[in-house]
Amino acid sequence: MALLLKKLRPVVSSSSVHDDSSDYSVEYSFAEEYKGPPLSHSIPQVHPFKLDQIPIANIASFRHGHFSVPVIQPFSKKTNTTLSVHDDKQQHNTGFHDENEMNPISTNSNTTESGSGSGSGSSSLSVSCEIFPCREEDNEIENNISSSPRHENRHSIVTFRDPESNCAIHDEGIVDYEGGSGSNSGSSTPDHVRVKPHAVRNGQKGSCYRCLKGYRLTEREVCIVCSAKYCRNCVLRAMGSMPQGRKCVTCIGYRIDENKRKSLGKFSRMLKHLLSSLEVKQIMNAEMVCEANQIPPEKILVNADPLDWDQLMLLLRCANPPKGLKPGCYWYDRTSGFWGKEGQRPSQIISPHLDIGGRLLINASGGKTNVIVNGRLVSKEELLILKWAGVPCEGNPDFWMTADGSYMEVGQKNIKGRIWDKVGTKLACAILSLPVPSNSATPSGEEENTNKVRPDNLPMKMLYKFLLVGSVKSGTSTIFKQGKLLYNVPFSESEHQDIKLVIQTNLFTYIAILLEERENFEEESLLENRKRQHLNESTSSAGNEGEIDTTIYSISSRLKGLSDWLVKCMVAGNLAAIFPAATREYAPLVEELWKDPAIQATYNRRNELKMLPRSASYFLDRAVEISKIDYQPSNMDILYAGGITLSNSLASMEFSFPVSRAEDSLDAEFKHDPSLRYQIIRVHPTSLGENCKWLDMFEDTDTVLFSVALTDYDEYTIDSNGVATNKMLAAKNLFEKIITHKAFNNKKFLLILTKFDLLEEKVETIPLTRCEWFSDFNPVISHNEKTSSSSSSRSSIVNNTNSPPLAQRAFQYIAMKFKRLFRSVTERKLFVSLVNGLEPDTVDEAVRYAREVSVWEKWDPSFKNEKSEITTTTIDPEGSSS
Ligand SMILES: Nc1nc2c(ncn2[C@@H]2O[C@H](COP(=O)(O)OP(=O)(O)OP(=O)(O)O)[C@@H](O)[C@H]2O)c(=O)[nH]1
Ligand SMILES: [Mg+2]
Repeated sequence: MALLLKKLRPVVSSSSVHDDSSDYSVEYSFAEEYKGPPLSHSIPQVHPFKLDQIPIANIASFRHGHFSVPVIQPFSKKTNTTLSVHDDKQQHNTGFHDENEMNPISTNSNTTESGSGSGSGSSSLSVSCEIFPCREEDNEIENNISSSPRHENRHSIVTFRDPESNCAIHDEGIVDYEGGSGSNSGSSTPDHVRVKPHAVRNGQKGSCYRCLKGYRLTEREVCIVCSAKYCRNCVLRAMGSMPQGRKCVTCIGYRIDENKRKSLGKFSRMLKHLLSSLEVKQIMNAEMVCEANQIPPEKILVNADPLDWDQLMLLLRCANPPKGLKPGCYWYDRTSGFWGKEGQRPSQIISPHLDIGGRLLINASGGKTNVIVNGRLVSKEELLILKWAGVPCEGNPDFWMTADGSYMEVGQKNIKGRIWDKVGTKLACAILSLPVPSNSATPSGEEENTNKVRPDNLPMKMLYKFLLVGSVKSGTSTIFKQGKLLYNVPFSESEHQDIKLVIQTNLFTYIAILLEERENFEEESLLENRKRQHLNESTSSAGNEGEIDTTIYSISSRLKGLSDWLVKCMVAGNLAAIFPAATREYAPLVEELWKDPAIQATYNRRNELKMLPRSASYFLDRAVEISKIDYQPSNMDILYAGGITLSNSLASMEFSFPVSRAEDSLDAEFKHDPSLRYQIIRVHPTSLGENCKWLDMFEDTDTVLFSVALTDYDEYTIDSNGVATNKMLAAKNLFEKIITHKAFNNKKFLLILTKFDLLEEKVETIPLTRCEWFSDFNPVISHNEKTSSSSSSRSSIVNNTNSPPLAQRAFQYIAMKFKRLFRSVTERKLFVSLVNGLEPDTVDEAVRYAREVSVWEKWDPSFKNEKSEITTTTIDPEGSSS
């Protein structure tokens, strides 16, 4: 296993520093000797800890295409076709014997739907079948099944045998779904919807419930009622034409196992192979909308009143029904349409004015604020939004708010405003996980298509939230934009316009920086000239006046006028106000200036120009093109442009990871769930307020992505008091504030170290010790390190020794410094990842790593204490060799 881990670990994040329980080592996952593109692009993204749980033999078997299956006759043809399956010796007839098999309702269902019994609530145990098709899990409830079919934990009165299958079916008639009272659920439930216990299999663990063949890794389809699992050969015979979705013929008309509700409508690979896409679609639609598969209405309490069947239908069939509705207690504000779980803040805005449930209670959502909206005390997150939207919340205000967000004080007639009118309210809601009105909601609250069940009434996807924050110019907006391009999240029209404006304005910022520096260089050169002349005069009488007054940094008087004006604007800080209105007019001048030998001479000293980004020449080369009205920034332009918006405040994007081809060969259980959604909220440090007081707004973040530019160690920033602070120390201060903030004391942290490509150049000439925090960096090569070759980054530096290049050692050292800082305030681990340049795929590893980090505990709670087994390069805390 150790070997396996060694091989797999880099797959997860080929450029990530893994945590270690020791303060004295920094582990990283560059593959040894690796010099190619990021590993994660050539090797499947496999979760190491999930693989860790699979017996090695199993890994080998699915690697060798264990699941390959023979072609099976399409469903619609209904022909009697005998197909042989490679590993079976007995009969393998996958066709249908007669027409009755295709018409389950007319035959089998009637013969098995009688009898009565009492349930004892095994539904909570039926956890093994969430993924279709599935494998047995180790803790499956059937793990003590003997060879004869039997029914666990239930006392059945009548036992039927499904004529087509070998599993015993125990009909229990109409019982309380969760095994509670055992009584009829009342007049509200359609009386033909009944409950059925889990089927019990006769065969060995993992075998098909019908033919008893197969084992743990056999691909199977699961009945959503009784959890019987059928192999590829038996599934169509056992389930027939599936008029209510994936149910055994004998389970038609029965309620589904509530644990499988989130799988409704999600078809499996097996069905996809066996049936045409139209058939699969029809079956999945039937599965979602048929009456028998709906939630038992009495299991849904709205404002403390259980629903009846008609109310449930009203709720599900309204224009904006609650998403992913499950049995439970909810509150509902009829006036505004706000909807949430009892005691919790609102989760959705559904259609208003539905005649369902009881009276809304004042403490329905557990709000502990002083503000009442429609008779309910709002939560503190809602209060933040109200304040954001400009609603006066002082004292103990009592508001009425309608579905379109219009509000007025109780007892008054005048509408004071509409909360959704304020720009940014919806984004702020997204950040605080509060709902926003659905686009399909009609402002008047009128219902549309009331007779139509919405096909998207599917469970809400799970959302993981990343908060992306970092010190100034640490690369957060670049990461954000890289993420957008990488995961195909389109830029909105206004983002496009903002970025275009940023690019056009930046042109002038860059030229202004160059002009200012040109002036400095010119003065410097003139001074030298004068010194030289003075020297010459004292040694000889010969002199040349002309040479004294001009240098390579001098420009013509015509350009000088523009130059002075631009520099003045920049110093006054109002460049953004003047441009881009003047962009087109001045673009040719900018171009002329850029081509001027004096500016080029200045640019040649770009290493001394701290304020000038590397991307400046990329844009200045195309000044005229960029300044045109119809200029459309390309993806690279978008990436190279610093910033996202001019206001530089908040930005948010939501995405799913694309299903990677490399994962195709893996069984569903081991793939990342493509239905999981992720949100990156990027916030600029200056928007966090004094002492990061606005961090509270982000308390439902799952993982904090903290970005630090590796090149910051010798750079300075001027704070609000005019004091120059080393940028690395500023990053350290911000990091400390965030990790010690009360809203984040149980969060996962991923440190993203950016600009590694620039560090490679810089660290060769400017020592890391420039930053006082790094004064103990002493890159002496240890004996151990000499023997471990670890040059694996995409570094262009050729390393003559076997030790890692200096930049890599600096990166590890910086990572370690942050890890130690983190460790000094918390027991938790700080994960570290590296970003190496502007290409979108350079951030892919970091974001995928963030995904791994965010779900790790889900897979393996013991991970916290696990020690990484990857080859490491160790640097001791003093920076000397170990
Ligand atoms: N070469 C290189 N440049 C980078 C990298 N990451 C960011 N940059 C550049 O660094 C500059 C600052 O990056 P941004 O993404 O704007 O940083 P930020 O944290 O959003 O900055 P502010 O919002 O202005 O504080 C931009 O010019 C980027 O193009 C990187 O990994 N390599
Ligand atoms: Mg930043």
